[in-house]
Amino acid sequence: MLTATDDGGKRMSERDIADKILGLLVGGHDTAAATCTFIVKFLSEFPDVYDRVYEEQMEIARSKSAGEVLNWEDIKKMKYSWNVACEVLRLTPPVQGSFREATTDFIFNGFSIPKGWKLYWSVASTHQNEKHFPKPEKFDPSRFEGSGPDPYTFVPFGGGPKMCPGQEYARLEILVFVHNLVKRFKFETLIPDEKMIANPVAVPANGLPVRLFPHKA
Ligand code: HEM
Repeated sequence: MLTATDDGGKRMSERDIADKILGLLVGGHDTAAATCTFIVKFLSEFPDVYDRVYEEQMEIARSKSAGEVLNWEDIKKMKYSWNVACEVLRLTPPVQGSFREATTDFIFNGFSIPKGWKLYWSVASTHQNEKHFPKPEKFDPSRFEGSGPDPYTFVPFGGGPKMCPGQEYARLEILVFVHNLVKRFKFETLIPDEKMIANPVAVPANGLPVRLFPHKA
């Protein structure tokens, strides 16, 4: 960023660079961290889901020799664990939505939207659409089996040309986290119905303290 220039040879200002680094830190770190936190919460609340994730991860763990790290083939086998992560992202999306500018006049649901208007698209309410997610309040990772939800109904990473460029990296870090956590521990949350706050992504107010139960060797 220090050396990059635009087409006219102009460098970015320090303020611009600071803005982009902050965006990357919040966008790249807090989002995935919040997802991992909520995975812990849901897995402790749904022991049957935890057991299936555990089985999937242990099958992969057992196929590795001592000290061998995960590879891309292992990540591709974590299908159920990713369905669980997607259902967590559906119910507790870290990014609540974003803005778009109408590039042309159009009519949506009977509302006339003039060119140039700023529009807010909401992740959370899109994920609560009963037509696409029956009983939307229910935690049900099986929604993501087979071909999964229809296009643009599940949008934790946004959609279209401005979609999150870190999506695949996020999948990698979330699944590596799940693998290393569940193969060592079962866990339970310590504060029932812990309050959620926006910081700016949604997180448990007390940091989701948990009790860890190491698996017997
Ligand atoms: C669970 C994790 C993540 C979630 C839920 C998430 C979600 C999002 C969403 C909703 C957007 C806006 C997309 C749009 O406007 O259509 C976005 C943009 C972005 N994300 Fe992520 N993100 C995650 C992880 C990451 C990671 C790990 C990185 C980088 C390492 C990253 C970098 C970015 C950047 C740079 C943008 C702006 C893209 C642009 O404006 O062209 N994100 N993300």
